[in-house]
Amino acid sequence: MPELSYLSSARYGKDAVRVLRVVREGSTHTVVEYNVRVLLEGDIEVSYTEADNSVIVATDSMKNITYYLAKVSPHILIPERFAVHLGTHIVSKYAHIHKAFVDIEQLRWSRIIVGQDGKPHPHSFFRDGDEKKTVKVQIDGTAGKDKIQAHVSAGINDLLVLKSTGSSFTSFIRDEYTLLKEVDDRIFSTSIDLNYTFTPVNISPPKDEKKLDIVIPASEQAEAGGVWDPKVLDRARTITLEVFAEDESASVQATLYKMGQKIIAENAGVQTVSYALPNKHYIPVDMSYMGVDNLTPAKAEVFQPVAAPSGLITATVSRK
Ligand SMILES: O=c1[nH]c(=O)c2[nH]c(=O)[nH]c2[nH]1
Repeated sequence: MPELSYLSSARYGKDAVRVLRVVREGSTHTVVEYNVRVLLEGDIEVSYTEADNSVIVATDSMKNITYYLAKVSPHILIPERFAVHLGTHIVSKYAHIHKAFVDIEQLRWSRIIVGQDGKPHPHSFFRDGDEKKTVKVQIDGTAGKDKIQAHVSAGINDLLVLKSTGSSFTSFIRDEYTLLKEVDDRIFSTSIDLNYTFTPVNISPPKDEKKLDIVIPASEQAEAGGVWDPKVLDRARTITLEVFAEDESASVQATLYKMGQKIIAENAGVQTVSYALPNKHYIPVDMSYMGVDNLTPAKAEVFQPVAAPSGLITATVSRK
């Protein structure tokens, strides 16, 4: 019987590897908590097509490598670098593995502020909201293990914001399907997902297997707004929040575009900026049957949050 099918793609690995790392500097501790996903591609077809497990790096081993590097990597506190280190370590160690896809979600642990003078506590933290920092790294060793490239992107998920005015929505298409009234004043709330990408960078794996590190050229490390600048996320977050707060929003679309433009303008290495912004609707409650005006925009004070359906506005803004 002729073969009717073939394996057209294959990628496997470990998902949801949860790790908390404590870094001690005397009595001052720093903690990071990550959810890590590691997926691999390479010459692994026979594990699917021939039941040949000899090419499989067990996903359990991937978990163990993640924990081992969480212990020894000098990059553990910066998730972009840790992801690059983890992916590069695996791709350079296993000859038949050509690509690693490392995704990290960083949960928020902020220092508890104590005392009358408001001092950050040296070893106590609180979960500072649902927002996560996200990092996606693709380590590509297909051109050779001494020519490894890292494709790095990072951003934010689940940053929930709301403004009670400074947002309108008018002049959209009106036809037989249109129920929505034009409004020159409305609540604007969204849960921000942001992802920005950098141009790929070259990574040298360690020459000495035991010296567990990757070599990042010093010139690249120093580039402001570049892939190794740990301040890019802070700037992208601040820009996102400031534009959201200060823009006289004509629509979610128009505000999104301004956010993306500003991140590109202020971060030299950022090539593309993508947002996914659900429009979380808040509907003024109709009290007219009680003779109470809660519908005129200036009089609207009581709103019903509507979980679903929501709008979903997405776009990518790219450097020319
Ligand atoms: O900012 C908005 N963009 C839309 O595309 C849209 N559609 C809608 O019903 N309300 C809104 N608001």
